[in-house]
Amino acid sequence: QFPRQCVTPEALRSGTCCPSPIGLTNDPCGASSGRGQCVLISVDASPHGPQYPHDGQDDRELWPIRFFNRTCQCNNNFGGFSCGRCKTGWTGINLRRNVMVLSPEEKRAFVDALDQAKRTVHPEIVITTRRYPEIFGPEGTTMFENITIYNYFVWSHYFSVSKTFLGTGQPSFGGVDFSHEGPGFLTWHRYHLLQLERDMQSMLQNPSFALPYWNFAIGGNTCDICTDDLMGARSSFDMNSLSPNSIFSQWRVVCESVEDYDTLGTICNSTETNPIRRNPAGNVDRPMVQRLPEPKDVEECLQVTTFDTPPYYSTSSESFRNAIEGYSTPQGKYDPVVRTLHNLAHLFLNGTGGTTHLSPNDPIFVLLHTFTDAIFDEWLRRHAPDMSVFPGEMAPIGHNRGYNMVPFWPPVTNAEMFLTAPDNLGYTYEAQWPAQAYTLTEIITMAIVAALVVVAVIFAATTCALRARSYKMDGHQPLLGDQYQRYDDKNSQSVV
Ligand SMILES: O=C(O)c1cc2cc(O)c(O)cc2[nH]1
Ligand SMILES: [Cu+2]
Repeated sequence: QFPRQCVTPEALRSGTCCPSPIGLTNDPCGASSGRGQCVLISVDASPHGPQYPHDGQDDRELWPIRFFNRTCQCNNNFGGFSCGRCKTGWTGINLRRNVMVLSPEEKRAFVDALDQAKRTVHPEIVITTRRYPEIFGPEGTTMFENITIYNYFVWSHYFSVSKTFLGTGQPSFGGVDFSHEGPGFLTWHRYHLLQLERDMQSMLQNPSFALPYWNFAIGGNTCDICTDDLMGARSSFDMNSLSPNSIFSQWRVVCESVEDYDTLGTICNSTETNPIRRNPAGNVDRPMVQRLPEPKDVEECLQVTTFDTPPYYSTSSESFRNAIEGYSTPQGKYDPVVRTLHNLAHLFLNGTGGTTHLSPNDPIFVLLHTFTDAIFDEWLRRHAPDMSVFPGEMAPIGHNRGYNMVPFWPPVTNAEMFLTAPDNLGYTYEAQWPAQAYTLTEIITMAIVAALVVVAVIFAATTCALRARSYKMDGHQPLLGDQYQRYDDKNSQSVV
C-alpha cells in the first residue's frame, strides 16, 4: 500500500509521500530533472450510495487522504510513486495468453515465477497492520510490515473487502466492499492484476512477462487447470487439499484470522498459516455451484449493452458489470439465487478460492481474474463506451468513477482503468470470442436482401431463356466468329 520511504513518523505526520527516484537523493519525484512534482492529492467527494451509513469511521474513506494528502505527479511518460519508472503502457504491449496453450516450459516458468513471488519480499511496498488511530507505535516506530510480492496481492484484496471496525465490543459493519458488488469491480481487479504483473516483471527482470488466463467458461464439473504442471491436482489423500507434487501444496495462506481482525480492530498481517484448500465441484450442499459457466454465458453477457445500472450494486439488472461479476443471469436479469460467470468460477473452487477475504491465496485467482478482465476488455472494444456511462455518484462507497481505488498507491481512479487495454494499458489478450449472434433487425435485413437477390436471379434466368428461345425460333445460324472461336479453343496451342 505505501512505499517504505513514506512510513516514517515524519512522513506520516506531514501527510507527504513524495520519495526520490532510486539513485537520486533529496530530489522528491525527480523534480530537479523534470520527472514530476509533489502535489496535493485531489479526492473525489461525490456522494456514495446508501449501503454505507458510517461516514467518518473508516480509514478507506476518501482514499488515501487519511494517510497522505501529497503524492508525486509525474510528467510526460514517467510513472510510479517517485516518477522513477515508465507510465503504464509505455514499455511495450504484453500478450496475455490462454494458460492451456502454453508449452510445458512456459507452464513451468509461470508456476516458478508465482512461487518466487510468494517468497520474495516486496522491494518497495510495506503494509499497515493497524487502523490509522493506532499507527504510531512506541519510540518513533510505526505499525507497518514487510510482505512478499504475492502476499501483498492477497493483502490488498483482503484490505479492500474487510469490514468497518466500529469500536471494541461492537460488531463490525460488513455491508461495505471497495472492490466487489459495484461498477468498480472490473476496474479494481484490473489494476490489482496490473500491479502484480508489474511487480513480477521487476522481480524477473523481464518487462515482457505477462500473466496468462484461464477460460473458465467450459461447462462441466472438471477443473482443467488443476493439474500438477499448472495450479495443482487434487491430493489423493484429502479431497480438500492439493497434491504434494504441486509446489502450491507448500503455500501457506495469509489473512485467515478474520474473526480476530474484526473483533480486535486489527488488520491482516504477513503471517502465513494453513495450506490452500480446494475441492472443485465438491460443494454437495449447493448443486448450482458444482458446474463451471458455459461458453454461451460469456457471449450473452457481452451483449448486455449497459455498463451498469442503478443502484450500481449486486442487485442491478440489465448491467454488464453485474452479469460478468455473476450476481445476475448472463443476460442481465437479477435473481438473488443465481451465481454465474466470475462468482460461479470462485464458488466452484469450493475452498480458499471461494472465500472473499482469502480468495487470492489460491493462485487460480490470478487466472480466473485475467479471464474476467479479458471479457471486460472485449466488452469495451465492442461497445466503445463513453466515460460518462461509469457512474460518477451514488455507486457504493469506493465505486464512483473518480474514487481512488483502495488501497493502491500512488492514487489511481476507477476511470483510469475504464479504457481499452491494448491502446492504453500496455497489454492485450490472445483470445477468440464466440461469434456475435445477429440481432432481429440484422436477420430481417439479411432476409430481405437474400429475397431480392433470388428474385433478380430468377428474373435474369427467365429473360435469358426466353431470348434464347426466340433466337432459335427465328432460325439464326451461328456466326462466323463463333466457329473460329470453337476451332481456337480446341487447338489453343496453334493460336499465335
Ligand atoms: O458468493 C459469491 O457470489 C462469491 C464468493 C466469492 C469469493 C470471492 O473471492 C470473490 O472474489 C467473489 C465471490 N463471490
Ligand atoms: Cu474474484
